[in-house]
Amino acid sequence: MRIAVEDLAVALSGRTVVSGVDLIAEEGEIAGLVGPNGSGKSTVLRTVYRHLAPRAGRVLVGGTDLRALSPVESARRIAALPQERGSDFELTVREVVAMGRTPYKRAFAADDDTDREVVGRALEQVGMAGSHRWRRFSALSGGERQRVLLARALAQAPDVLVLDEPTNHLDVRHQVELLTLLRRQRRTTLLALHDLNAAASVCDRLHVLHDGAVVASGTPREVLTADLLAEVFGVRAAVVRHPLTGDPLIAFDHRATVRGDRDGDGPELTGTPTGPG
Ligand SMILES: Nc1ncnc2c1ncn2[C@@H]1O[C@H](COP(=O)(O)OP(=O)(O)OP(=O)(O)O)[C@@H](O)[C@H]1O
Repeated sequence: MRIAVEDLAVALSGRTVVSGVDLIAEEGEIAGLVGPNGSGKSTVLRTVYRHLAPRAGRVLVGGTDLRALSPVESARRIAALPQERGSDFELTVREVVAMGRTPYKRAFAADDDTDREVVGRALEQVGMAGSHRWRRFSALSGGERQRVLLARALAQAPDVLVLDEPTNHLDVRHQVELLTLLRRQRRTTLLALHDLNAAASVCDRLHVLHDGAVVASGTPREVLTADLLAEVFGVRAAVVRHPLTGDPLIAFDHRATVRGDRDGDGPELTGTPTGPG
């Protein structure tokens, strides 16, 4: 199911933090939101999963305005992995994942065969099946919690997945496994990522946010240029071809940052940039 955000503006504590935001994820696509800290990624995603209401604009899921859907209908269409990952559930791993089935059940109804099968599959997909399922959620590590909450979102069997920094806290192998799992799902997915190289590998489309506005949209190859990285993120980088996958690979210069082109004679380097060797 396609998801589209149209001319979105959101205010927090009376301040407009994003405005004029247009973005899409076509059916089955993975669309990434990237941008510096505070650029508005979480605010956009929270509006898409209905934790915030827009000041202006709208979110369309499969052509329907989110506001026209009941909470149960939108929970069947959209599942989220939010950035705030509570640790206060005094529930087992399995019980947390089973919460994903709520939109399909009547109040207090017991799990049926479908629920058990879907929950079991979701636990397996994130590597938390077997004896892990009986562990207390509150006693898990940050990365384990994250995988359990992703399983809860998968158990919700949504048309659209919305994930805020899903690879946060994960070691590199679990990052790769999670991103591979997302690709295999072929489900419309909107996610915020700080790791631009991961975004370049996994996303079909990228939207770049800067100061609450979308400043670039397109394929990773179109969007992730050295100029954009300097202007938006203030870093010096070369974008090369990944030797194993052919994806764009950003080689950052970790010794220098770039300050904007204020005087019009090119961006200014700070730090101690040096050449190779
Ligand atoms: N409750 C709030 N009241 C006022 N301003 C807020 C509130 N929450 C966030 N903001 C501000 O809104 C802006 C966008 O924040 P948001 O969390 O959406 O950015 P982000 O791109 O997800 O950042 P990060 O990469 O650091 O997670 C920031 O300037 C932030 O300080």
